[in-house]
Amino acid sequence: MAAIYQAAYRRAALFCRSHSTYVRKMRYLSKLKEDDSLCRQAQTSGTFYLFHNLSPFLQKVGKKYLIPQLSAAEMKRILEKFKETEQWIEKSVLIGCSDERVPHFALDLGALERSVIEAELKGSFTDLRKAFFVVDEKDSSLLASAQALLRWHDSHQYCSKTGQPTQKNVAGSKRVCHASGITYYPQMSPVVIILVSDGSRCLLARQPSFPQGMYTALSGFCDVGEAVEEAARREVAEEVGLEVESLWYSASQHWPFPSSCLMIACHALVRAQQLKISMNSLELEEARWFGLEEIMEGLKREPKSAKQNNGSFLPWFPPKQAIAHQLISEWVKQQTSQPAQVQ
Ligand SMILES: NC(=O)c1ccc[n+]([C@@H]2O[C@H](COP(=O)([O-])OP(=O)(O)OC[C@H]3O[C@@H](n4cnc5c(N)ncnc54)[C@H](O)[C@@H]3O)[C@@H](O)[C@H]2O)c1
Ligand SMILES: [Mg+2]
Repeated sequence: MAAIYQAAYRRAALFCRSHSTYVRKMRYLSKLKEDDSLCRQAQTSGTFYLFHNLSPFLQKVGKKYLIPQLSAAEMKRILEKFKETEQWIEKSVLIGCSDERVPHFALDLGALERSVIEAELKGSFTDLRKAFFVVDEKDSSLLASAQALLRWHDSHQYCSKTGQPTQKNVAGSKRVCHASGITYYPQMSPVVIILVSDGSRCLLARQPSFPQGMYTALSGFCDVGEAVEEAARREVAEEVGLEVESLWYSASQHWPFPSSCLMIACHALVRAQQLKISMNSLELEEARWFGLEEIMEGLKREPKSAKQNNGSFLPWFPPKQAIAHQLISEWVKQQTSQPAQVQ
């Protein structure tokens, strides 16, 4: 028997030595998603991020907004205050773990009195549209994915085939309808976002719902069955009537507004012969070309300082948390690093 344990110990030690922290974390998380009893046990030593009707809990410390993590013991104390049982913990969803493999969960306490929790924990549940932009950048993506997962569970409580209740696994990585045997997995909608350039200018647009003065790159949901390249070409054609000549991928981002999108960001070059924009006014309010100087000015401008004395607005662009910002910054870099053309 001892020999079996020694062999297992040696295997575990070898595993630990031969894998990076990242690999060990990912393997651990994947195990928690598959093994309900392991995950239930992890809930007793994990930390919890709180939400209330999908608004994350924030604490303001000086000028900074922090997202506190509650220990399992603190969670227990809060729930006891409401005379709620620890069964509540089972409603939580796994959202990651630390390098030391302390698991992190998110839990929505929407059914409990908001003001009581806020007073008890000295903070406030803040709409994600504000929270996302005031917390540290690494925390904003954590909040976005936690909210997306909680939102998905909230809206998938019944099987769309049988109408019967679905049950979540402990980690919250899926829901099952036991009547039909169907397993549902959390979903994101793929969206292409394209920064169109003619080589020396780039094209930005406004939708009527945007804050005044804000322009961003073109975007659109992928149709079913469409490749990213096809979706990008179609959206540019639909929204501004231009044909994409070449397209290259930049990066991607999970975007929580209005609900879980996977933003796939690309740069596109359009044919120099046909630069006349024919805007689709059902979707856009304005679409126009911007030169390098105007883009550089706009990147420096704060939304608050965009309003002019005559009531009009100078252009400003999405903040760095949005992948549109990255596309625009990359375009500037590309323009400024190009060697000057010999006349
Ligand atoms: N992070 C960023 O930098 C950034 C920048 C621009 C847009 N976005 C996001 O991209 C998304 C799509 O942009 P858009 O408005 O230009 O899309 P769009 O041009 O496809 O137009 C939206 C319309 O598409 C239809 N639609 C088709 N599939 C849909 C689906 N799965 N979900 C919702 N509507 C669907 C609806 O009729 C909707 O009104 C928005 O959620 C927006 O917040 C993010
Ligand atoms: Mg669009």
